[in-house]
Amino acid sequence: MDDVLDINSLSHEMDELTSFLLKDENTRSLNTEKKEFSENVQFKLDSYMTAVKLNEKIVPADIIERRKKLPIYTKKNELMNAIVNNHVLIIIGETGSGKTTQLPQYLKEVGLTITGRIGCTQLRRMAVKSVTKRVAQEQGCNIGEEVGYTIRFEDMTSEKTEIQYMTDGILLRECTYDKMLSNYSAVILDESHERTIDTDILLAVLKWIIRKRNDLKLIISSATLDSVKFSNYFDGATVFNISGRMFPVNIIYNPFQLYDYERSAAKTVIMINEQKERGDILVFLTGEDDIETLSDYLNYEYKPSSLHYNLKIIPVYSALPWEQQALIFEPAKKNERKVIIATNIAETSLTVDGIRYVIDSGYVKQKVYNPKKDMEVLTKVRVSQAQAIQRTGRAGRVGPGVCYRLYSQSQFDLFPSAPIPEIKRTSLTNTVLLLKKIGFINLNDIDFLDAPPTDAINFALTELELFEAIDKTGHITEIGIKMASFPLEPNLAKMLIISEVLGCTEEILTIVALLSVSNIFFRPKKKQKLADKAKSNFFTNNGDLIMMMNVYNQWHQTSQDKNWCHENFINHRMLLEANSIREQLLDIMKSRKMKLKSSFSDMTPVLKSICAGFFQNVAKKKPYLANRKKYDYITLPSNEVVFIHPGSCMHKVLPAWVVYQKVVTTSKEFMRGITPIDCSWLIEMAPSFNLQI
Ligand SMILES: Nc1ncnc2c1ncn2[C@@H]1O[C@H](COP(=O)(O)OP(=O)(O)OP(=O)(O)O)[C@@H](O)[C@H]1O
Repeated sequence: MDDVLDINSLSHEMDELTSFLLKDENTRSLNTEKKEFSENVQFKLDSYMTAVKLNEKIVPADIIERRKKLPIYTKKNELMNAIVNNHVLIIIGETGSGKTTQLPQYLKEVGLTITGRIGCTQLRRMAVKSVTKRVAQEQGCNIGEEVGYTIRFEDMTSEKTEIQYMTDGILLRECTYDKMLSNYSAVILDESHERTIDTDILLAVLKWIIRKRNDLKLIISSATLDSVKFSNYFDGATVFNISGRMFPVNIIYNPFQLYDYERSAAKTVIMINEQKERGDILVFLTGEDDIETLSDYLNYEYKPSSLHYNLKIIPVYSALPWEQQALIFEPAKKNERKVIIATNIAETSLTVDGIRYVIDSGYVKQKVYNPKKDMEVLTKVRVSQAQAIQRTGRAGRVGPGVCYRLYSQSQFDLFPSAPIPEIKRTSLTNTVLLLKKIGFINLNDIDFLDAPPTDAINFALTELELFEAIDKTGHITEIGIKMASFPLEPNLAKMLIISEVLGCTEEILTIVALLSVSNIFFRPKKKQKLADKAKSNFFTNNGDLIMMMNVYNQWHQTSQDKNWCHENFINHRMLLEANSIREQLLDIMKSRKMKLKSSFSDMTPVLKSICAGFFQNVAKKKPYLANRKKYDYITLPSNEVVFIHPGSCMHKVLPAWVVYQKVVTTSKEFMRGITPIDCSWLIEMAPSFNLQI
């Protein structure tokens, strides 16, 4: 903390200066030493006054100085004028130029926090949290005071909050209960280039809002945006360019055709460690599998010599709990080099101190939805040029950097310029429910930047009708309104609502909370047999979801014992997270006057509620055929062949009818999260579901 202005030492130095000045004028000679002394105090005084002026709070002097060095600062006045004079502004500035951290603060200086909050959306929770931390430091406050954030199941804002960072999903949800976004005087949609479904829907909703609210400023910002397309969409909105970046980044392409990016990434990490000067490394891969494989290799197979740094490996992907993800911000020790191996979770808005080298595999996992099968599959695809530029931009933020692209320049030239908008490749059921809740009865009235496929919209409408969330005329029903009030996928919300009718909200609340976190079972590569054995102790004939509920209940009986989790290969952090989500859902239930009831040892109402949420994921066992020597299932009505996952507690039980949470494709199409049902429940729980049993 030695760069923080210390008021005590400052006032001591002031006293010394004063007594120095009071000495006999004639004897006072301004020799160099004294001059330096007085300049030093003057500098500290200036910094202190700037800090005081900024927020009447103490802001570290170096932070004030660093803000002034950002490329965006050179255009500050022009930018503030543009903000004042435009209703909608599109801002394009290189990665690291200062958009995410500075724009909300400039809007505040313009006076926009007098009439409301400044909301700034980010694509990922990690970016929201880390950017808020930085801006709170720059404003000299604690997180949750003048600068706060909101992500799903975590609200760190207060009455005092003027600048609020949040995920785009949170702002969209806010439109469902405040459709004019009346709390905000300005909204910044940051990183809009990635075209997540929530960003696209927000663009459409905000386009509609600003026609009715002259006082709301809308700013769209990114480093890599098709500015012409966005400007045309907003009726010729002004585009403001910010050139320059903090520090240079040298891009090095791989001249060879790349077949094995994992191997190539490993080689590049080792080459950097053995040949390049100090600096941490950020590697972009695609998901848990390749990240864990590379982590294992670098942890256990690679042995750096005493001449080189030890590697501190930090895997980062969304299934990991926040505490583990936050390790990326911890500095490496003197003899260490930090190697962060991440998915695109670390691609936008992040500044990680110490990162000097970025390695880009050129691949990303993308969700692809097939409305005919109602299945979402994660597929490995090439990144777009915009994403590659964002990845490169994680270097050069706190010092000069190098980006190793594991592909050739000519391959890069063939990458699509931007990702395919998510709205064109994802299930729309949740989105359509939110749009209905906001008040869009006819979806054709919505002016989308890129319209979603008609098939996907029709499928979403049919599914919502089956959930009884909308009626035949397309209007939202009471059930739909209730469903939209939970920050959950429609099927989980429906389960919760039905469980009240069936008298088992206690049980379903736990199941829904557990389904909202990642896998609660650990299966470390080196102890798979032990982990499978431990899991089998929890097996029940009532299926995987009830098994998870039993684990949660037993954990509570041990007073949430961490050791118990360790012994049983259970992820303690995930249970804690589920516990906190359960409490928040319970609050929403209470606010909606829903009753908490238990069915105790009777599991039928619980199974029926699960069926009410997952009826569209139903599969029937095919007759046993000796020559096939296996049992397979067939989904209805789509007639796809699927199998019970070997990790499921239904693997040997083989019920005649099941509903499943999802299908994952590895060697085969496996159902996961399986619950046995009685087929007559389908008619009871989803009467309009047209199934030829
Ligand atoms: N947590 C931090 N620690 C140190 N410096 C930071 C931190 N956050 C931001 N900075 C500095 O501020 C600069 C601007 O960051 P900011 O996120 O505002 O840029 P940006 O233009 O939004 O970049 P991007 O398009 O990559 O999101 C960074 O390059 C870095 O120098």
